[in-house]
Amino acid sequence: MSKKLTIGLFGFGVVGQGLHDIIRTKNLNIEIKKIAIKNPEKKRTLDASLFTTDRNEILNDPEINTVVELINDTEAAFEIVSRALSTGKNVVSASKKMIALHLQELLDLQREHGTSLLYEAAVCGSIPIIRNLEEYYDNELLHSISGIFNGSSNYILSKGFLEGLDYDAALKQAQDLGFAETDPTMDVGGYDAKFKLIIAAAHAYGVVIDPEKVINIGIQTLSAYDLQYAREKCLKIKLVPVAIELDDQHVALFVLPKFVKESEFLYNVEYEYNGVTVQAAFADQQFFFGKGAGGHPTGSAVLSDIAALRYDYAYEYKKAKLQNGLKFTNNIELNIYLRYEDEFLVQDLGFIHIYERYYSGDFKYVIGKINLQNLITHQQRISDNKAFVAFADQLTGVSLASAH
Ligand SMILES: NC(=O)C1=CN([C@@H]2O[C@H](COP(=O)(O)OP(=O)(O)OC[C@H]3O[C@@H](n4cnc5c(N)ncnc54)[C@H](OP(=O)(O)O)[C@@H]3O)[C@@H](O)[C@H]2O)C=CC1
Ligand SMILES: N[C@@H](CC=O)C(=O)O
Repeated sequence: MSKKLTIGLFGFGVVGQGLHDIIRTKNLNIEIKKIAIKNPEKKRTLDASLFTTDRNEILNDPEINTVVELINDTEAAFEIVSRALSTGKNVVSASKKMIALHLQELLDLQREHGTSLLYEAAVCGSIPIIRNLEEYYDNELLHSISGIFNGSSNYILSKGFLEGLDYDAALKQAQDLGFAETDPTMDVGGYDAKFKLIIAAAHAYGVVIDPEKVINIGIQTLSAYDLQYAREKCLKIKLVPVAIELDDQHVALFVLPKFVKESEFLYNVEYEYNGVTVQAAFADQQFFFGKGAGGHPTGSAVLSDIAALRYDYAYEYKKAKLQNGLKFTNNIELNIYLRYEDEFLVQDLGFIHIYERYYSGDFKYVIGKINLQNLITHQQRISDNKAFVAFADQLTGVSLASAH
């Protein structure tokens, strides 16, 4: 028998309203008792008595057994979620940045207080990847997980590549449609994709990684030259987070734009859609596809987590419990494309091998093998120079550096 959930909802923006729309159409044993928001002056579509700006009205209410946290303030989200978990309330959250930044603390709180935190909506919106990594791939060796994890940046890339819309206009549309983060640098800079990757890696590999240690290079410096290069080679450019197991001791994570071939699943993932490619030892390659942003798609994932709480579902963090000895490393080699102006940048990046070099007027690029650590060291310079970097290979070409 499923238990009745009495919910305190934090946030009534894109996702909060999306969730409410969905719940309204269902006859579930669920009651939203109170909704906490920030701005009491905003016009709401529901009765004013349902709203509060005082979080304690929810957190101190013994009748509320479930907190659903859908706000756009990372610090406040962590305070709310940790207080709820510590006081016997189960939580559903979509705040990927908050979860990625505080993952170990959130794991400890759940263990200490016997409460459950579910966050399917935080990773790739409507795609049920976390529960699949946790349950379905429980006993599988996963060589890699990669994909398109950010709807806004993919929307901008699709609008540019397929429709010729300029970057700023496409970003404005992604914001108006409710896809983008409050600070859109999170989307276009690859931070949002990185936070999602870190959460996914905890379930796929049992590793909890500090986001500061993982490189993220975004699409802000993409130019017409890079698009021209992609078109000439029949490729598309996508922002792709990668988690890859290199041997039985090492796992690497990175977020880079990637040249994608027509034969890859990600080639046809457009606009706000996301895609996750799982490369498993026995199941081989599998692909998940669905909307990664927007109120209703994300709300549907939140509702699935709420429904799971009616049966007391909690992540077991099965791979973390295995203590498989996997360690995170940036000491890997991979092939990149670098469009640049400054010759010294190429020199200082210390390419191990250059396969291709091109100069024509203002357009200069190299394709070659590099140690990821060198890319990290020079990341700020790459950005200051408005150079563009993309992963220019398949995952099978990524390897541990010879001396690690
Ligand atoms: N938009 C999307 O497609 C997706 C978003 N997410 C994540 O879901 C979360 C919510 O996103 P989204 O709905 O787009 O954001 P919005 O900006 O649309 O809404 C944010 C809501 O949070 C409320 N809020 C902010 N701070 C507080 C606070 N301290 N206490 C109570 N309420 C507060 C705001 O109140 P007020 O209404 O008064 O301003 C608003 O209702 C974010 O973490 C986001 O990263 C995850 C997947 C997809
Ligand atoms: N800003 C995010 C929203 C969903 O996570 C995105 O664009 O994917």
